[in-house]
Amino acid sequence: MEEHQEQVVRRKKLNLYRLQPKNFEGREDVIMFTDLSKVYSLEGREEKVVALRSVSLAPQTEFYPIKRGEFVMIRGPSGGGKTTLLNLIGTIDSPSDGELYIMNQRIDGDSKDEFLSSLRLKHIGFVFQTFNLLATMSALENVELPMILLGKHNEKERKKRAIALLKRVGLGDRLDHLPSELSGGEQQRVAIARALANEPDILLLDEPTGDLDSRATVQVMDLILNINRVGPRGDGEDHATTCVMVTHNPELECYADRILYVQDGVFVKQAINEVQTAIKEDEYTKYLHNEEH
Ligand SMILES: Nc1ncnc2c1ncn2[C@@H]1O[C@H](COP(=O)(O)OP(=O)(O)OP(=O)(O)O)[C@@H](O)[C@H]1O
Repeated sequence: MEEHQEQVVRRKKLNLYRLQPKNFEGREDVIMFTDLSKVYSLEGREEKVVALRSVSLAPQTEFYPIKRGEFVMIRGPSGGGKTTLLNLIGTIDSPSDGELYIMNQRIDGDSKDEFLSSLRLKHIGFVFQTFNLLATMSALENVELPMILLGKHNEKERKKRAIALLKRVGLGDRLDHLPSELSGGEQQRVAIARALANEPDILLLDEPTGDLDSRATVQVMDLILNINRVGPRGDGEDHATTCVMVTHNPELECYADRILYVQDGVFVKQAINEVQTAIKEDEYTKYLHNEEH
């Protein structure tokens, strides 16, 4: 079946609801790169792995830069280079070649660690499949941590902001719980609140629903969608958070504005959704039970 047709069938089955179209006109580019490559050397061996081969998201080309407030998904087969690309955008790994602009700041293989860690702390939030919360800290303390690292707020202000964020993700009654005292979906929502602690411009998500059941998947996706559209505090389009998410789950493509397909280290195609749509929780659970995948 043609991909477009597949999407239409999926949309009907899932009873998706459509959101208001976005207008990206006049919005600035927040992520852009040219000829980005990543080659991994293997410990004690001469052979190398080429994970990304000169990929670009550049103005006036088919694969254009990521705009403020855009929700981009990265999809493609295992080993294709998705996580490598996300890690380069997040500056937690450095490119072997090429250059990258995050919020207009230039990054290449020679960028200094100090500059990169400050850029991350101010502009980028990360969410991983495995939550990565600190086990001995409460939900509240986990969310406060990035604020302590940034050093912008005093203790009272940090607490106030962390409580507001945990309320925002629906966990106002779980502040003192340790990660082990929370469900998977709740832990992921704490991880999202933590990623938002310093109000980043960009939220990077690597398989955020990979370890969640269908109910928690829809809840977490709805939360991410809301942050993408109206920002960490939920106060409007002006604070829309740019999201870049890696996923294996084709059903979640409807949440994105654009989907980039990465295979063998290159972009093989992209799809653009005219409007973002969301999945209804009950319909999704029913769909997964009734369909063979
Ligand atoms: N630290 C590393 N050292 C050596 N090779 C690596 C390293 N990390 C990734 N690779 C290789 O780079 C290629 C791309 O890996 P990457 O994790 O980006 O793929 P992916 O598309 O995210 O895959 P998956 O969907 O399975 O998570 C793979 O061939 C992988 O084996």
